[in-house]
Amino acid sequence: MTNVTDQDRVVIFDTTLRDGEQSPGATMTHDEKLEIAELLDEMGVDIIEAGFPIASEGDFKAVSEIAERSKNSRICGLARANFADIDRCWEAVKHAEKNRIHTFIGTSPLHRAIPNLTMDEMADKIHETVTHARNLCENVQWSPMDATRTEWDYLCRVIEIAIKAGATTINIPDTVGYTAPVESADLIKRLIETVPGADEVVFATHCHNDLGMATANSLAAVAGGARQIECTINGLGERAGNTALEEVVMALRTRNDIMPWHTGIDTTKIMHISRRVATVAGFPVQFNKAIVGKNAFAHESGIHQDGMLKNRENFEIMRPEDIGLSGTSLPLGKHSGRAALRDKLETLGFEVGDNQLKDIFVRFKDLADRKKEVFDDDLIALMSLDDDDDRLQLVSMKVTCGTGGQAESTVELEFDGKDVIATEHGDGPVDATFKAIRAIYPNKAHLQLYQVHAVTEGTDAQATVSVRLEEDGMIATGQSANTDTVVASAKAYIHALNRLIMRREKAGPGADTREISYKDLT
Ligand SMILES: CC(=O)SCCNC(=O)CCNC(=O)[C@H](O)C(C)(C)COP(=O)(O)OP(=O)(O)OC[C@H]1O[C@@H](n2cnc3c(N)ncnc32)[C@H](O)[C@@H]1OP(=O)(O)O
Ligand SMILES: CC(C)C(=O)C(=O)O
Repeated sequence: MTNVTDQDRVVIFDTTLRDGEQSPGATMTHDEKLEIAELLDEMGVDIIEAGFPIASEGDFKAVSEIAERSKNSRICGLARANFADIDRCWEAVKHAEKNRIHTFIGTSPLHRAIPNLTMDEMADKIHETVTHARNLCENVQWSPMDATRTEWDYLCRVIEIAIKAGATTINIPDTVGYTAPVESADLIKRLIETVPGADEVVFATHCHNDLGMATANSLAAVAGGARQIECTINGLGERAGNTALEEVVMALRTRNDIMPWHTGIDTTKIMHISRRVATVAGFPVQFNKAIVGKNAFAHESGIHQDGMLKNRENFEIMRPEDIGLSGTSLPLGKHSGRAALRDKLETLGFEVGDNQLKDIFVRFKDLADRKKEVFDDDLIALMSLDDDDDRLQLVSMKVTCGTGGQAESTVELEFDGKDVIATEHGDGPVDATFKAIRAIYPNKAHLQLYQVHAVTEGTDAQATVSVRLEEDGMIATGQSANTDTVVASAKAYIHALNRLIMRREKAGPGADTREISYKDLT
């Protein structure tokens, strides 16, 4: 038995390293299993099912080492209903201060046909193997695999045999994710009421998610009297997975008013372990996964963001800090509104008045229409583009480039309110564009630096381009950000030219005396 006696305490049995690892492709290395076991132990998991020791030499070693290192958790191994499996399991888990042998056999009509045993033959096997396990270890869990498709009378009969043979925990697996909440609660309740000796053992629930009901079925089983939930981090596991640890734990915590049971899990460690399991198993967590999905504490739409800024509880039933996140995220995108934009700009250090906000909001929406998400760096880039007073403005541009020939760029600029167009060719689209700008605004400024930097992620990233020009000892730097690198380059170049113009003007009246021959250029 676990040392938990509190009637409202639900024991968390984590099987990420056994059932979770059974997901095709989720195999973990020895060191990764050790790392995850350590994290589970630190998080307060009561029982860690560390593996299936007879399955391979590697699994045996991993379970043995996890057993040796475990500090608080009870370490359990899985074994089929035969002496060899059980002995091997004991050899591995015996190193732990607290250990458990978990032995199982499929009891439904379909599963009884696998080893081709009659009901009586199987009953005898259960008696022998549980007795054997109990002779080795004082803590034995027995599972009638596919319990939810096992005949009621037979299920009661074999559970009674297992209890009499010394099992301390009876686990009721919904092996193929077939049950539903009402049935799950009712099954456990009736078993506890019916099977002789049921009050001497802990009943456990082990659900799979084939119909998306694993969490609901597990919680219903607890309502029916189960006091151990078997689960995995991120719901990793066979087919559609097992019950997700983070979901049952946070559901019990959040709705303790209607589910008055508690666990010993330090929930602030959830996010870290979720990320580690996703990484080592190579199973990314879906964005909208409950509790640990990227979007679980993120709000993009303006009405929600406004509501969140007024009172977090408007749209959040849990605090992100409770699962180890630093806070809610209000990602900015095309659905965001002014409230979130102002809030984000303020956290980035920009104080904006109402009129300025109105203007920035237009540019922000324009950018958001072109990008999935507007990142902090995008906003910083946007804020540094306050270029209304510039004498040179980009009106439009068109670039043709590719293999087999020079790039061609047609640039239309507005200079002191007049539109001018030039087309130039060059060694690549940027060279052609800079030549076209120089054709419109002749200058002998020397290009000292041209630098492109992708400030955000993905193929729709904003490129920030920096251009440094030097003319007659005067240096001016221009910057621009755009999802199109050539447009960003043109704007950065124009930005630098505008600064040169401004400097010259500041240097003295009539300093910029160049003339533009509009006709020649259009
Ligand atoms: C629902 C669950 O998650 S159950 C756990 C499932 N997990 C795994 O299977 C992962 C680890 N498994 C393995 O590494 C291998 O299957 C091993 C080492 C256990 C067995 O390998 P093999 O000896 O080659 O057998 P194989 O996998 O082909 O077939 C399983 C055998 O176990 C028997 N068996 C299955 N479950 C049980 C059980 N609970 N008790 C006794 N025997 C069982 C089957 O009848 C079959 O026996 P047979 O070979 O006499 O027909
Ligand atoms: C071994 C048992 C508990 C199991 O994993 C299942 O039935 O899903």
